[in-house]
Amino acid sequence: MQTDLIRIGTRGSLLAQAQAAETRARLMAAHSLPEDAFEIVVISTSGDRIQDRPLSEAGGKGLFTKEIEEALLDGRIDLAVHSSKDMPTVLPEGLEITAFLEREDVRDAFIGRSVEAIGELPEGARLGTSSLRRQALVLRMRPDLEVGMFRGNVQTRLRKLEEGLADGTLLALAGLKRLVMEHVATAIMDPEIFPPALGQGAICIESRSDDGRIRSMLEAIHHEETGAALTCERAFLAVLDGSCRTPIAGLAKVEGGRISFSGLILTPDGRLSHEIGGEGRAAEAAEIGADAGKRIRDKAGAQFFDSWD
Ligand SMILES: NCc1[nH]cc(CCC(=O)O)c1CC(=O)O
Repeated sequence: MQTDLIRIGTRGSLLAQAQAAETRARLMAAHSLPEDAFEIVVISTSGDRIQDRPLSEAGGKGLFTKEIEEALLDGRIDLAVHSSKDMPTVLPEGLEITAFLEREDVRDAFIGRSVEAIGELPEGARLGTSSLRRQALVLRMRPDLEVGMFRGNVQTRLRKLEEGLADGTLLALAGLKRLVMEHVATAIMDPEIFPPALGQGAICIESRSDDGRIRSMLEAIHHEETGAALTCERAFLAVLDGSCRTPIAGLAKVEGGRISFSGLILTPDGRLSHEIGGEGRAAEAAEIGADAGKRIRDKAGAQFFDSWD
């Protein structure tokens, strides 16, 4: 049978390309298709080009997805592979997240230049990260550390660390694993103390809402539990969004049709924080996440979100 070429859009980083290749491999296996039924189309995004300031200052999350979404809407690609963590909560009209692949390890990894763990860093040592969440969580543990901006893809950040621009950095273990580089991690952070970003470790696939052919292909590789967890996490984030300068962490766990969610917001200096929990049936993932978002927003009060603007 003749099939039309399926064009997969991705960013150009090695991690993004590994995620696109993984998606292609799953589609090949699920539908007995050869590799040449697919074309991987690399798209450069503003998030990849802007390297001189934190993304929270440059306009936030949509920076990694905008150009890819334009390509989807123009019909230059048929599906887009993203890190869920980088996906805005509101998608452009006509696009939707059609599938989530099974989630990888959700934890953060610490990579120390001359020590193994954050606790061993000397007083005043430099931790390189441009993630507000990692900054706040690190300062909560070690207020003496100096947190400095560290942009770029995984390879760039590891090179900066080697060059001595920082004494340690934090990266998602999922990304390191997908790059077969988990050996660079010198410690793995405990998610109870150092919760991940919402969406961390989960690949999502976006397509056009009116493209039934792609939707039915993607159904075969969608992972239910990951989908429920991410629906909950994204609903939580959607309530709190607006301020992409608020450090937010959280994780939904799905087991036996039940979800348990825990969320955390902090001030960037890590001194103040609020926690929230939520539980219920996996079928109510969105309600559980949104409800937890509203409760933590009420608990923190409006001034929590503008206290550092
Ligand atoms: N913003 C960059 C980004 N987006 C997703 C990942 C890691 C992979 C994942 O969480 O699925 C990373 C790099 C990092 O945080 O180390």
